[in-house]
Amino acid sequence: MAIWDDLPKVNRQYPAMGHRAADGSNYYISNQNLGAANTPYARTITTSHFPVKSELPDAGQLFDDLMKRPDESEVPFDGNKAGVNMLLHSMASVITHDIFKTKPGDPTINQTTSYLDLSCLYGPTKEEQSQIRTGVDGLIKPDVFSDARLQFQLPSTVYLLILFNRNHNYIAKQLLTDAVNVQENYRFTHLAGKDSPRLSAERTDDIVFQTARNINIACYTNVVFHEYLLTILDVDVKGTYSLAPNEQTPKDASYGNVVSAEFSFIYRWHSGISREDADWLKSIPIDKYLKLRKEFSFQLTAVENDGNEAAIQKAKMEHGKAMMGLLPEFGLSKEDYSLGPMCIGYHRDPATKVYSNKDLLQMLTNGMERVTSKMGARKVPESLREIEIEGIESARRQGLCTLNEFRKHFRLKEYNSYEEMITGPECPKADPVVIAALEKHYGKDGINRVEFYPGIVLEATDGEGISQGYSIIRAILADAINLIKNDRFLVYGLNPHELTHWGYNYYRASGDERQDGLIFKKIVLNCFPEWDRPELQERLKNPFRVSGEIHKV
Ligand code: HEM
Ligand SMILES: [Ca+2]
Repeated sequence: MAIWDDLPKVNRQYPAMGHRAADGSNYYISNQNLGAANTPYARTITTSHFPVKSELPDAGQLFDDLMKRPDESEVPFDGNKAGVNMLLHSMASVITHDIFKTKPGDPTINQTTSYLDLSCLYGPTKEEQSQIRTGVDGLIKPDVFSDARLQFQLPSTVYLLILFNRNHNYIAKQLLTDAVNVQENYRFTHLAGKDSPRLSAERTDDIVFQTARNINIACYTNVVFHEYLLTILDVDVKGTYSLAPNEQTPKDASYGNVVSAEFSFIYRWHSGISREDADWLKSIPIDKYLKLRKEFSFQLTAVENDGNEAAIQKAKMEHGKAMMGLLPEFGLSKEDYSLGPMCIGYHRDPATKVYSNKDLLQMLTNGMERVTSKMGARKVPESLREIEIEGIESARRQGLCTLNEFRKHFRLKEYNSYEEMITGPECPKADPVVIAALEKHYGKDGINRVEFYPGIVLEATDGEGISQGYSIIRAILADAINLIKNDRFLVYGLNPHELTHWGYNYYRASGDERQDGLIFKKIVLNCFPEWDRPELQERLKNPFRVSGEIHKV
């Protein structure tokens, strides 16, 4: 053991930098911009295949022939065999909106942080973060979340954001209790002032906010690396196996992270949308929302480039007006808009501005009891046509690789034929309709021309756990590991100093709790104590599968 190796080449822990910057700019000390919001996506794979536009299939036709879920009269709905539910997909949606926010006018730019830091809840810039804070005792505004895109997602996704909002405020209140204050030598308080100098109210607000945020993110990542990933992999969540950062996590690799463009496609799981949610999508004009959002982004970019503040304000006002005009088509009103971030199908109480716990339970239950669709070719609800066309074209604009180039990078066997690509454990026989469509769009022997996107969505699924194509599963795991090992707050920051003794115990479901059903249940029942009934206690031990399937694992 060489004494030369005792100290790391670049110091990576600084007590003065124990809190995450809002925009993710202080993770890697030697390059502070790495992974910050509003910086370019990385690209993982270089392609040697760059066809001219006229050689590429029309994106709309690709969608119609290969991605669109047929009507049930033609092909009956086929649910996920392991009973994976929409709450898991909602969690995936929170994760993806935490790390990807592609700028509509320029898909090379990521408007959010490349770290699992709940930036969709807290806001990816200092200004956006200040909008959700109350400025008092580290609390955030009740039931508020930062990322406007999530208002147009599933109610179970909104539920998860509100859960982590309430968890933040629960934690912040705990940090100011006498018991925690005594244990922490009054490091947060301006109230008692015992042995330490009195802190200003502003300082207390900030230090409680930042510490509560660290603990809340630790809870969230614990759900991600435990219940969520284990359900995806079809491992029993009640076991002790976990990918969560722990003593064994490599300690020498936290150089910061930049998510790559490819991964924003890996995670477009629109084909898994349940039968009930696909029906629901038919009742809302999601394509009109996308159009407005795109137009606004183009306008804003143009006026921001001119630096004309009056024009910027005008563009924002006009966008607000246009959105307001669209709300009735989503069953929402001006009043809903004025009360806080919206959720389609639900309304805040005008007096308290929060959602009722009854409604929140409904949002959660719907997520838990709706089984996801089998994935693979021809599974995306037609309502998302425009969104998928935009996706295919955006992948092309960024020069992303082919499906086989992607597989080669991840040391997976390259496909020799379309048959091989769409046959697997869950799909033993290649669907001739899909083969014909692939031949139509990419040519008779065109397997090496199949684009990475939509290629990954069309692959045969493996029939286990979430049951995705193997390329997707392989890449999700690589991504999860990357998100842990390149985040110094996860590798070094989950300790009783950064999180407090109380927070350190709270974020971990340890010992019996780990055996018994874990951090998700613990958070939900802390935030919604009136739900602490035997049947829900039992149900929450396995939150990411529908009830009927829980005991089969
Ligand atoms: C009914 C449910 C859903 C709706 C209505 C929906 C709608 C949309 C829309 C409108 C976009 C375009 C993004 C934009 O605003 O610029 C989008 C993109 C995306 N969606 Fe979905 N989606 C749904 C479910 C999901 C789920 C379950 C996932 C799971 C992981 C997901 C992952 C993504 C990703 C990764 C993107 C690209 C985001 C980016 O690059 O910024 N979506 N979706
Ligand atoms: Ca983030």
